[in-house]
Amino acid sequence: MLLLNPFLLLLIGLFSIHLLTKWLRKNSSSSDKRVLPPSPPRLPILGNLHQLSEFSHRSMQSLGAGMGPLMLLHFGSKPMVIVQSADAASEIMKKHDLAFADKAYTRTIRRMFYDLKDIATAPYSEYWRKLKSMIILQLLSNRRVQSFKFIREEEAALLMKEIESCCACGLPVNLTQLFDTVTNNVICRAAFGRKYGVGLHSKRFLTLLRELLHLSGSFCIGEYIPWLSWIHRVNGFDARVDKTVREVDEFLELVIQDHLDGGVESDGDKSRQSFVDILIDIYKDNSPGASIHRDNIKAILLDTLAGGTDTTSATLEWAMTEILRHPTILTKLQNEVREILKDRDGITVDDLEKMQYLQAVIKETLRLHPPIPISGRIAREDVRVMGYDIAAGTMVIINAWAIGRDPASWDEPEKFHPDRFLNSCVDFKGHNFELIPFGAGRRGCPGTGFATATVQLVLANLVQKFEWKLGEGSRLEDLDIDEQPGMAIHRKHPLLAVATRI
Ligand code: HEM
Repeated sequence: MLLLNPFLLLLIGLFSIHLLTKWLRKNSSSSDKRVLPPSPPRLPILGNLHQLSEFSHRSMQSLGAGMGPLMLLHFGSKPMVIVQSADAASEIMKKHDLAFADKAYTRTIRRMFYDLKDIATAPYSEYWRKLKSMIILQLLSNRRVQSFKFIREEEAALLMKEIESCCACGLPVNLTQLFDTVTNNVICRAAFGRKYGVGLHSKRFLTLLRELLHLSGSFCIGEYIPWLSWIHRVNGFDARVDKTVREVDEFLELVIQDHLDGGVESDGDKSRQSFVDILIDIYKDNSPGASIHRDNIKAILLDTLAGGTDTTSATLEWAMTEILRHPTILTKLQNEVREILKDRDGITVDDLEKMQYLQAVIKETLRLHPPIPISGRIAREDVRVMGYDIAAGTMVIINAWAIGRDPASWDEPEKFHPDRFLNSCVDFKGHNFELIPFGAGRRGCPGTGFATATVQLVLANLVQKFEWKLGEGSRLEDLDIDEQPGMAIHRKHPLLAVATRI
């Protein structure tokens, strides 16, 4: 009877597996001459999973203290090499970029993104190279980003109107919500040629997008301890993923059909074509090597929505949080923007280029709050990095968050101090590995220009047109910087502030 006690059975099971793993490790190490990165002690079965919180970027940073540039963790049975210094990131994303050109993905991501047919998860291959050059040259080229200027301007103007109406009622502005709307509208208009932010159809779309991002960023124990995968069937997670995958697909089908049927008006100006129109043109073009299929179009559209909305709104949210927490920085930024614009309404690309302090505020925001704090690659072959051996198939996690706060690269790393970027050529374009919020190398983000154009314009407008303070009775020290886990890291609590029109 005692042996049927499930707890006792589990203990015996764990103990036997522990002995077996020890034995296997002992036997294999005698013939294995590989030099592995240092590793904190781990438990049988769980590995180091119990040491990771829902904010794995933070846990990895503290686990890695004193371990050097690379650390080896075990997520269940899976070895993971964690990269937490600029030098190590440069080795992975520059020197050995090709060897680490495969992306890490989870079972959920695979199901969400059309079985890895999108750009962000497709393995390095001829197919991926074709898609990547298409997104860089056709969808997100500098020229194309400039051609969407009218969308950014119209949406920024609507945002300012919304804030003005809050000013008139003396109500605090929910900046989190407004940033969600503006970034979603900009991406939807660029991607689909129309907004999906108002009306019933659109509400469903926004809810769907949120669910997709939430599920994609959720931790699933079955990923790392496969025999526990049943938990996701029992707790309803798998069913939620199935439902979301189905509904997202129905929505994207509708969008494509709308365009094929000519339901979305275009002014005939090719330079203003939406992503879906460009992709449909390629889809209709049957020339060998050019054609893409319907699932590819849907996967690419999903990449731009999932990769472009949440990340951009998180950047705006963290930038305004830090500006509000540092009134002298707000004043300095207002002075710069107002000095350059005087009372003019339209903000040109030239104006934005002159706003050196604005650029510095954005860099400093992305250094301290990279919306995607960690990203994963997979070794495609055995590689030696900084004296350590990384076996083919090992997942490598680059902790951009920890790298942005590494005292070896930054003075007073925890301090929000945009001035550090004035008279400095450090940028986030993937050449300076101490600042990699958009990644770097072959798998670096193709949306950097698109995202920064929106962030710059919205921030410049916000500080030019309004005075900002916290709500009645709130003190600066009450404005927390707690994070909310997800695919992109947002504030835990919505950002509320009071605006006054100047
Ligand atoms: C502030 C906004 C954004 C941030 C912080 C961001 C960050 C990132 C990061 C960290 C990666 C992985 C890079 C790597 O592994 O080296 C990535 C990849 C990607 N991003 Fe972004 N992103 C942003 C905006 C956008 C936008 C606006 C789009 C498209 C409209 C976009 C599309 C993509 C795509 C398609 C990839 C996959 C690239 C590949 O695997 O080759 N991103 N992004």
